Amino acid sequence: MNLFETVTQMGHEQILFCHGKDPDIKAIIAIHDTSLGPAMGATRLWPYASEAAALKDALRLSRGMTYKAACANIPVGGGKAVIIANPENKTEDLFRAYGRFVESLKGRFITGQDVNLTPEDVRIINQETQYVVGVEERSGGPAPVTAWGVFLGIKAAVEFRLQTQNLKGLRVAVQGLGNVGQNLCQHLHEHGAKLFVSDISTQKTEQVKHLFGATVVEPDEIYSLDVDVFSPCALGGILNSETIPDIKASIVAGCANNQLGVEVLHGQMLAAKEILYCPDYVINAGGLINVYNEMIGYNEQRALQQVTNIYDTLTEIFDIAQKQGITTNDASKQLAEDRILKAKYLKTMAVA
Ligand SMILES: NC(=O)C1=CN([C@@H]2O[C@H](COP(=O)(O)OP(=O)(O)OC[C@H]3O[C@@H](n4cnc5c(N)ncnc54)[C@H](O)[C@@H]3O)[C@@H](O)[C@H]2O)C=CC1
Ligand SMILES: O=C(O)C(=O)Cc1c[nH]c2ccccc12
Repeated sequence: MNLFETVTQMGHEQILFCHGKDPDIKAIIAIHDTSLGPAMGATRLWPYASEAAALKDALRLSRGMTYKAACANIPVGGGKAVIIANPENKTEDLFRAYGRFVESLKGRFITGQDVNLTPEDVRIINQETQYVVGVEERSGGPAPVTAWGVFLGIKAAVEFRLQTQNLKGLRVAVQGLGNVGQNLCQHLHEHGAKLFVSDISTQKTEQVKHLFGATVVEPDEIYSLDVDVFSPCALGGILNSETIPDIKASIVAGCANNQLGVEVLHGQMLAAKEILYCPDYVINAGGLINVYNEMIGYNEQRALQQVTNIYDTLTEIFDIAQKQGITTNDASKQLAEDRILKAKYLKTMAVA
């Protein structure tokens, strides 16, 4: 990868490579854009197969955060960090060292809990840096709010694509029953949807089968089910040339970040099959909305209103895509970039 060319093309401001011997730490903090405010993005820990894969993840996820904030009308920028490690090798020293790197950015980057980090891990990071949010979980943590936003997004997509407001009998396949996936299943179940679920943890699938009467399928069976909605709530990159030909759902709407394997190619493949794709960073903004509100002083009503806006924003994106004959992914990118340009312009006007 030609690093400077890539980051220039993607628009990143700064990449911090965090490394050290004692403790052994390899982490990448990617700051995409701070023109609207500090870069926000939770930290994930993953045993990446290569350093290039880790960098790619950090670059794409951080740009996604910028777009996420813009589409949600939250005045912050986008960033994301990845720690390259095996979850079995997590130590207090590792998180403390990582926390010191975050502190060194003096608030340009504000982080919290993502994949493979526990609230306890984040509390350790917080001992070395104040630039952490979502630790005290005054609002019950971001996952329930994210799930509510995804539920509203599914409603918007169902209304647009299937022309009904009634979710009764809607068949939904949920991939991944983690913090978000389980909360989403609860809302869908309460609204009469029929659930098909997969997770690599049988304990989780058994729980959801018992609680919400879900039909459990093997992880590789989840793509090809005869359902209305496919909801990816586990991993990124799952919409690709292998899976898309199998998808029978007419709507893809889930919380996972970076769902499209190759953004343009796989966005177009979905559109060609007339599958309505809800851009991941639009539909999963509930978590960011929640932590942002915690940061500025939690106001439940305001947070809920901002999450409710996900419904309207998605409907606007579906309309733009249909009218202009472009993919929903391109429509959301356009919306995000327009808003960022406008906000930057207003900022320069205010300074002048
Ligand atoms: N928690 C939040 O507020 C937000 C989460 N996200 C994204 O949503 C996704 C899920 O988040 P959480 O629920 O918090 O994570 P989590 O770690 O609680 O849940 C992920 C679940 O996926 C399962 N899984 C892993 N591989 C799988 C496979 N091959 N097939 C089926 N299931 C598999 C895991 O066993 C786990 O139960 C992540 O990609 C995260 O980045 C995005 C925005 C906000
Ligand atoms: O939507 C994402 O991918 C996020 O990283 C949201 C999020 C969850 N917890 C946080 C803590 C600090 C900054 C962002 C988040």
